[in-house]
Amino acid sequence: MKKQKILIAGGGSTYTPGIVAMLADNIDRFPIEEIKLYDDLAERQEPIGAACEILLREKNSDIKFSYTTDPEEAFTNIDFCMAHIRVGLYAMREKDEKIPLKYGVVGQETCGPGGIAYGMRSIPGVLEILDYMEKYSPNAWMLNYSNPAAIVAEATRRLRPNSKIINICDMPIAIENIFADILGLESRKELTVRYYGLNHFGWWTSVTDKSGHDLLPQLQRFVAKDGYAFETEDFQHKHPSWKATFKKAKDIYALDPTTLPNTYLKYYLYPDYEVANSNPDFTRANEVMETREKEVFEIAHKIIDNGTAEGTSFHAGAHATFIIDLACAIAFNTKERMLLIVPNNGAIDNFDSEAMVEIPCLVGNDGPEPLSIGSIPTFQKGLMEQQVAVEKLVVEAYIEESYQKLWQAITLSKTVPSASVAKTILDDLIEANKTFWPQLK
Ligand SMILES: NC(=O)c1ccc[n+]([C@@H]2O[C@H](COP(=O)([O-])OP(=O)(O)OC[C@H]3O[C@@H](n4cnc5c(N)ncnc54)[C@H](O)[C@@H]3O)[C@@H](O)[C@H]2O)c1
Ligand SMILES: O=P(O)(O)OC[C@H]1O[C@H](O[C@H]2[C@H](O)[C@@H](O)[C@@H](O)O[C@@H]2CO)[C@H](O)[C@@H](O)[C@@H]1O
Ligand SMILES: [Mn+2]
Repeated sequence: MKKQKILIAGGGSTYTPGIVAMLADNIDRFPIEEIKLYDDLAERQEPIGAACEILLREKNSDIKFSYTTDPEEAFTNIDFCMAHIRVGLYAMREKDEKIPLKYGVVGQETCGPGGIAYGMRSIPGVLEILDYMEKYSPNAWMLNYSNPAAIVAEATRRLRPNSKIINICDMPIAIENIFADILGLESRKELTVRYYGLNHFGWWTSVTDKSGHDLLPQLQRFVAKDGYAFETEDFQHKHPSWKATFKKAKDIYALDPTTLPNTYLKYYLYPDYEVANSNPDFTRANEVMETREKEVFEIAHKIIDNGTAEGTSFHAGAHATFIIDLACAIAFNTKERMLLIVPNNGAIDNFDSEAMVEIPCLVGNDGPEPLSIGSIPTFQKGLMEQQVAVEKLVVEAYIEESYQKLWQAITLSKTVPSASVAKTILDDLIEANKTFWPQLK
């Protein structure tokens, strides 16, 4: 098996050490020659890079490792770029969440006006790293987690239609891990699922075991009572906000008891509840800064101070496994069935061919081969048409530098009650994002 050369873009991300650790632990199935980190902010990346260097030396000294802020050094001679950048860092996420909440509207990282604001920042950031990759390693693949994945995916479909980029999300994976827990199975990999939707906006229509036994009814009985609130206490989902999210799946499910929902639908279906249960002075960005960000950087500094990673451990869960599975499928043509964000292109036959949808695909050397979904019901189709229009309008607004289209996008979001509220929020977001967004005309 050919040894792979990996670049992690957004080297200073809280998720980087988990992916590095997981890569080192998976060399039997995914052999590695080199791991590099790239970030545009040296001081953010420095402690993560220095800690990963020590960790990797102790785990597997054969893997070459470096970190840099120089694009040419980073992007030259790589097979995969695993990307997870956050343009504007948590400081801007906090504004994305708090500005809409000031006006009684959902304040969320990827949904509603906050997600739209983040999309306008992410588009140029992701295009920049994609262009670096194509310039310095034209045969490489970008596996992109950078959010908001729906808007980023639409932007790359429009602006870089021939690029080797696959946009991905780990939310369905995290929920399928809960399915496995509910069913008493060892792993979500014992399940075969059918799922369709947009990113952070989808439904499972089938969950079976490998012999084809229908497991959906058992899961539905659980979800009707408890949502996805299984007693998981993992790194991420121990926080109160995630626990509340998993419980709320019960109410999302009630709207369509024939399927199982993605948790993110709560922001569109119960926005009033979400706002009433949010603290406008302390949002998820604050919770993350006080927990995951603090913990990851404390571990990094401890490793550096001790000169060893012994006695420490970075969290490396489903997020890291999923991106490595995807790289494996492409590098070694495994044809693994995975949920990916891809052009619809007829897969959902009664839905816009040019929409980016999240559906099962078989993945091999040439990338994803989407599976056919057939027709979807009126409820889901109506919701998805509205949401995909929002995502397309954001990308058009970015391309045309259009105030009008961004106002339309925010107005059309199901999380926003009126055009006047949309305009007030937009004007605040423009002020907050003036160093990131194009100047809107
Ligand atoms: N798709 C998914 O399901 C999924 C899951 C988890 C995380 N994410 C996304 O992964 C990203 C990272 O999340 P995090 O919480 O670790 O954020 P973080 O702020 O800890 O890390 C992001 C890093 O990106 C760097 N960065 C920003 N702009 C850059 C650019 N133009 N070029 C290079 N580097 C740049 C920052 O300096 C920072 O070090 C976010 O976009 C988050 O939403 C997505
Ligand atoms: O609020 P955050 O920053 O903790 O998480 C927001 C992300 O939530 C989903 O992702 C993952 C998470 O990143 C991962 O660590 C895993 O363990 O669980 C989560 C799923 O619950 C979502 O898919 C991402 O798009 C968000 O950025
Ligand atoms: Mn996601």
